[in-house]
Amino acid sequence: METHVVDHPLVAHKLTVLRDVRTDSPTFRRLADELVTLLAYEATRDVRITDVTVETPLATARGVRLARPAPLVVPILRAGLGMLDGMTRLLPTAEVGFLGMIRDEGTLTAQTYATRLPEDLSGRQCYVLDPMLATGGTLAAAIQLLFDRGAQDVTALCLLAAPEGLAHLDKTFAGTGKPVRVVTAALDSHLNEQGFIVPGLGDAGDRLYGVV
Ligand SMILES: O=P(O)(O)OC[C@H]1O[C@H](OP(=O)(O)OP(=O)(O)O)[C@H](O)[C@@H]1O
Ligand SMILES: O=c1cc[nH]c(=O)[nH]1
Ligand SMILES: [Mg+2]
Repeated sequence: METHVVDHPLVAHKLTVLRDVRTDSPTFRRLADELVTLLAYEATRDVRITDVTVETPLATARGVRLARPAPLVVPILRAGLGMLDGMTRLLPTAEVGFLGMIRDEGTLTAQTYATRLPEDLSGRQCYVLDPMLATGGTLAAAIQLLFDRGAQDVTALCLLAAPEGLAHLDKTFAGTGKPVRVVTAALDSHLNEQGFIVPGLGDAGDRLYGVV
């Protein structure tokens, strides 16, 4: 498994405001949207392309277009929805599938309550959106679902990652021959006893959409 921590002053600045407990929900949403566009730039470095030619007003130029089938973007509800617009702004031809998953706050295990994905993902590049990679249980289950349907490779975009979550993904997918990449704005220190990322930013879903 490959991890890429995006090292850029704009990312660091936006993330700092996002972490701040005083940041209100409208600002949090705007910053999450802006951050994912910056992460997406890095995450799509290996997106498949095909060579094309195009007529400029002067001559024929060689260029590229995104290859078919289009990539599939999968936000994990709820909090991943806050990253969808920023991602599709950069990848407008991508298709979008949805996974509803919730972590049981007692056992810290992930449960899937909604699945809306193409049945056949053979050869598809998939981009999973979830702001928080904590124990990694949610992301591991989501990635497994995509591989079970034939996905070629999976790149996860996370605003924050914990070492425990990265280790869990590494253990789960090592030796499967299926490429998994994580692109994140920061690698934080550790998880607390409740499984929250420290220093983190709290509950991303609640900060985006309110406590339910
Ligand atoms: O790595 P893990 O330990 O599995 O935890 C991370 C998951 O927890 C959060 O979702 P949550 O269950 O709070 O659902 P929500 O998005 O509806 O708030 C977060 O958005 C991830 O999906
Ligand atoms: O720190 C964390 C851990 C899981 N889910 C969150 O929203 N935040
Ligand atoms: Mg939540």
